Amino acid sequence: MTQIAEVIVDVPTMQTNTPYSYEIPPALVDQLQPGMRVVVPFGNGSRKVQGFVWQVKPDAKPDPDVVLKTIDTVMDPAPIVNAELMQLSDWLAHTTYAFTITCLQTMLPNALKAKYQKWVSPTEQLAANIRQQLFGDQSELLWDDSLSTDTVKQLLALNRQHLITVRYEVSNQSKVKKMMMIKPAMTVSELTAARSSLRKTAVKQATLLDYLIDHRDTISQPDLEHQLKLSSSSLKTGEANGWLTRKAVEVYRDPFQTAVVKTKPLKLNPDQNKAVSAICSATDHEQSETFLLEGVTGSGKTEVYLQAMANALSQGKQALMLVPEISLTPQIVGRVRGRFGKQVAVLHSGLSSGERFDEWRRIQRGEAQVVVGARSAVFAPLTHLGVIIVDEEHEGSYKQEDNPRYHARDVALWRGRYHHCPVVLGSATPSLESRARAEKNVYTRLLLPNRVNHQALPQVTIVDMTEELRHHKESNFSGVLLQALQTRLERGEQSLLMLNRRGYSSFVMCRDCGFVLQCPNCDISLTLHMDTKTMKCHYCGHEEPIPHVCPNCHGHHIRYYGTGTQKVEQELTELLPTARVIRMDVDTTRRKGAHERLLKRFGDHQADILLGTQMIAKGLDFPDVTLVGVLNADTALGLPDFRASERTFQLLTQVSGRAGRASKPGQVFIQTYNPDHYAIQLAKTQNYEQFFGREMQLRHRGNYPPYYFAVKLTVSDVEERKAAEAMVKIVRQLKTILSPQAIILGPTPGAIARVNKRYYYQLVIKYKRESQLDSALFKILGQAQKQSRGGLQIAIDRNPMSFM
Ligand SMILES: Nc1ncnc2c1ncn2[C@@H]1O[C@H](COP(=O)(O)OP(=O)(O)OP(=O)(O)O)[C@@H](O)[C@H]1O
Ligand SMILES: [Zn+2]
Ligand SMILES: [Zn+2]
Repeated sequence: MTQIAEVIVDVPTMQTNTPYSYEIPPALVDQLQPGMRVVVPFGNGSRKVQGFVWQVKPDAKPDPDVVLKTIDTVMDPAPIVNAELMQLSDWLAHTTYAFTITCLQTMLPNALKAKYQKWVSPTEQLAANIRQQLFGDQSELLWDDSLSTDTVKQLLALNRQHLITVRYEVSNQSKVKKMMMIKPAMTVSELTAARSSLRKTAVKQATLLDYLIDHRDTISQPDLEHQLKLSSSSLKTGEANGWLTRKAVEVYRDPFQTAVVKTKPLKLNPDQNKAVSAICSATDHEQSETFLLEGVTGSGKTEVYLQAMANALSQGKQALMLVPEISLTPQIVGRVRGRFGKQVAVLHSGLSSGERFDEWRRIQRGEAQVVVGARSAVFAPLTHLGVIIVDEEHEGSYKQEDNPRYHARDVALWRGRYHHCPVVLGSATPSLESRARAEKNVYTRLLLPNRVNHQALPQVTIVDMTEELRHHKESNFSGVLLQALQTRLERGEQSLLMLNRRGYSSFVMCRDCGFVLQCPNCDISLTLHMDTKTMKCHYCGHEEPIPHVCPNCHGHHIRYYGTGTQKVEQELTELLPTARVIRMDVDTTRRKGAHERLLKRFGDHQADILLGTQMIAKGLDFPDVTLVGVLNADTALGLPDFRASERTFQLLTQVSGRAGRASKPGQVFIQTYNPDHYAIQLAKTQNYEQFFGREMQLRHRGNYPPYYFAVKLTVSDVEERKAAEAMVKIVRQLKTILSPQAIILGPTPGAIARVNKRYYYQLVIKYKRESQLDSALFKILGQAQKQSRGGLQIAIDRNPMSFM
């Protein structure tokens, strides 16, 4: 009887969703379980790849004509992907047109992703001098980035002549952090005896013995070294003399840089109470109900989340809370930790790979009952979920833009069904999709119509900038906004200023000939970065010095265009010299923890004005902020995107909501060149319901989501002709299976036709019901795989965030 394992293998160029069968070697019989990683041979030759055991067949009757390969080794003592997540990966692969292996890897922390090492060794036939030159005395050579191009060239040639052999090795990246712990190994009297027999000059040893006599507890080696100012050699001597023992213990890296204050549940107001009861009841009755918690800014949604989570914990269950790009909202994390303390694990991109791995292991071992994190935290291996929260559910960052192109909200809903627990989607400005589902009673709507403090929503003034320009000189600040800032300075209150950077960037133009510096690899202009004094491409990373002479006409009238945050900051300090300003943008928050430090400084009143990009629009809760200014409301409105109005409305409502959250009333100024646009007008009253009604009409008229589903298909190639041809073929293929109700937009060149030397063509299909679409798209994907060696790439995006 043979045991067979079905394995999902990790072979990037030949992906398939079908597992391969492998024979289980005698040593591993009855040991392997689904969800363990294994190393298996693949293809001809000595290639070794990583795979996930998908299924174990204990008494398979293999086809006698097929010779099965045998599993090499197992990489994990226990499954690292549990049954739920295996099932989820299968569902993800099918709904996002991705490969199961990609889905499995997306769920795991980076530290667990396979890394392959290539080793070369000489054959008997290799000439001795070349062998000496390449390998020296070593029998193998690691083939990695450190080799010179010449060496690589030489190795490739030798490989073609079969003079060397290449071996692939799978290396495990996960590093468990260990720390040496020190403990006295003798009684006090023994140590005292040792102390008295020391030579006078042995000062360090005396210090160590004195410590061991007084302290009988375990202490970490770094702490002890620091405390006694000793080196590790002194401690080793102590160990050799039998005074102490040293033992390496596994420790977790602590990702938290600051301590938090413990908080108690607040007394809920009636609306909050109603919401909490509804969610708790679903948790208690194990119902997989979806709630849309629609609460105006400052209405206390977070407190609702916290109490619903506490209820799940009290039942021995766990809670998962998703927040958009968590590094951007340290305040929220602080609140969750303040309530639940050490039970909280945090997962986000700001953590080092080691920290992330440790947090993940704490969750997997059942040591953390609450998980807070950004998009990918939705895959946290919690096993007894009692409630799932998706905060700011309308946020675009929940959608992953690479394979697998999943939306964390959809994954959350899947897990809610699996665990029979409620999912709470919270927002002041829900996505149209979610709000429409609530309208149809697919989701249960919970309302928090008022601010907690019974303050009115802040008073919003729309400032027409074309009018401003007519009366004043060109400036980023209108007269009324400047006056309001001045008043805040006098009163000792704080202000937020937001510069909307979407759809626009700072660039360099020649005033004589109009030349704009372009990226050599992409069809896009380079962006000016003052901090590094360079021009950068935001798509491919290309970087070059700022030109002082026009590369086209050699003129000297180069001008910087666009109002970057740095330029605004400069103008601000000229206009209000006494104001203390903190600038928050990609440049000032690049360093780890910088975000948190800047916000803390602002919270501690070390500044009067927080000037920033979109990253200051959400989630901030500072009681002394009474003024919010939006410098340019409409940069995103001009984008040819069906979500442009929705995004603008959401952003303006969110940022307005930062003002007047405590006892003092708030005031907002929105500067715009489109004062009559409905998204701006409705943001003035922050009337979400009215915006929803209006926008739904437009979506209905234009056959846009949520009335239609959409799939975006993108094809790219280094040769423009090939990309275009492939697209034409795909369109022809799709037309044969689509019903007349389906609408095809395109194909068109991508919004940026060329990125990183590749040409893009895209196509959007809008549809209501197309039974054959999925299988047709999978077929297209499969065909593209076969052509991928030629350079063709294809991406399929279901429910794309934009059509651009
Ligand atoms: N029941 C309550 N009693 C007293 N204070 C409360 C209560 N609920 C919430 N708060 C306080 O009100 C403030 C606003 O609440 P919170 O930040 O949760 O609002 P929110 O709805 O999440 O807002 P936003 O969507 O604008 O981020 C917080 O400082 C919070 O501590
Ligand atoms: Zn580029
Ligand atoms: Zn010029």
